[in-house]
Amino acid sequence: MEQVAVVFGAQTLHEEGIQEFKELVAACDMEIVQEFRQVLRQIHGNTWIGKGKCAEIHTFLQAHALDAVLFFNDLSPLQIRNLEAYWNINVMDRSDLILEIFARRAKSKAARLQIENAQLKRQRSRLIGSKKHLGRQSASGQNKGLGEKQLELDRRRIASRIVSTTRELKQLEKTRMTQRNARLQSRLPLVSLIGYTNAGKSTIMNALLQYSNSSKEKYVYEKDMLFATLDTSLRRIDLGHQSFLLSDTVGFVRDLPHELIEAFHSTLEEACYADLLIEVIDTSYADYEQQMKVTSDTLQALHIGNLPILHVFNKCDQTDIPYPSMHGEHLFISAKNKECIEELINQIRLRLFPPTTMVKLCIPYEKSNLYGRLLTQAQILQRDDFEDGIHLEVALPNDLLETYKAYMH
Ligand SMILES: Nc1nc2c(ncn2[C@@H]2O[C@H](COP(=O)(O)OP(=O)(O)OP(=O)(O)O)[C@@H](O)[C@H]2O)c(=O)[nH]1
Ligand SMILES: [Mg+2]
Repeated sequence: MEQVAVVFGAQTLHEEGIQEFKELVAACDMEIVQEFRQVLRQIHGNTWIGKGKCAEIHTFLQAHALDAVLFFNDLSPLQIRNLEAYWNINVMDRSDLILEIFARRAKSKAARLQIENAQLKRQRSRLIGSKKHLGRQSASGQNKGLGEKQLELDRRRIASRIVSTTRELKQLEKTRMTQRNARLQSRLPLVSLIGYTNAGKSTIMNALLQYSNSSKEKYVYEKDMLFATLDTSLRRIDLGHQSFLLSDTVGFVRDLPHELIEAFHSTLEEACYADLLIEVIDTSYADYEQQMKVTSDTLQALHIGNLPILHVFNKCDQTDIPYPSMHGEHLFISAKNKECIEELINQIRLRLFPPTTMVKLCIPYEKSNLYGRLLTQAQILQRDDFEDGIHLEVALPNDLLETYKAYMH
């Protein structure tokens, strides 16, 4: 496990933000050996923190062999270069840390390429203006700079790898489009789980899978850790004669690196095609309203603004709020409670499936085009062919009852 020091330097330091940063460090499998804090009256252009604090950290680093120094905030390429030159150690900022979590843990080919592409673009921006050497080594141990020649080689390597990862991602995008079209043709409605990281999205997906008696292999990974989910999973949920698709994806966090939003755009964009978004909120978290703001800002950045959305306030078992309960478009639940999952299913049903009535129809053979139309409009539960026509048992949307009245028997 890598040993690191963390630096919290800002004009105001909130304990909750600090705690979240420590959880990000833990999610990256790093151990915090020492913390430095400085409330800044002003940001120092060259080093972010003040001279005295830089010297204090320098002294500490000389006495302890650490792998990196992590900054709570984002830094400019110049600040990173200056600090690394002074301390002679890797310096990572908040965006580096988030990218590193993703780089270490993403599994699908698309996610790995998206991350690599984002990291390369970041490395490229660090090289711009760098005169001497790359000077920075990623925590995974690559890219040790060796001088001017090395810098030029690094520039070329990064540029060509950006081109090839972008090309591969375009190819994957095409495959995804084909899959998306096939899904659209299947006419199954799509529900997307979204929300802040660790809110309980994957737990809810598993509870819905359990409710629909899916096999355990279909379950997704859930864990009390930031960014437990880094890939998108799509599952079919069967509810008697009605079914829908459910997607679980990467959670959001405040100040998500813009390279990452850009890189994950196509993955997260899947949510644009949803018939319903379920925003999961960790109600037990004191500042959950701030997390909801981050979610809505991220949706805006992804241009997903106007889809129907059901707000699911999860983890009510950790609060005084009664559950399950519904207030407007806000559903209060605990993903660990069966009654809550039934209520969630009810709410999804109401939004996805128009009310239907069970009817028996007899469609004469000369009207077989009507049968074709019914296939797309209603759920056919039984078909028997008799002499006078096709006998059907159908869950017919109520607004079509009048149209098929003449064929009921
Ligand atoms: N007490 C309580 N814990 C819950 C509830 N729902 C989820 N959890 C826990 O919260 C933690 C995070 O759950 P996940 O389902 O992995 O959260 P997620 O939103 O998928 O998180 P990411 O994939 O990291 O974005 C796990 O330890 C769950 O067991 C709940 O209703 N009550
Ligand atoms: Mg998850």
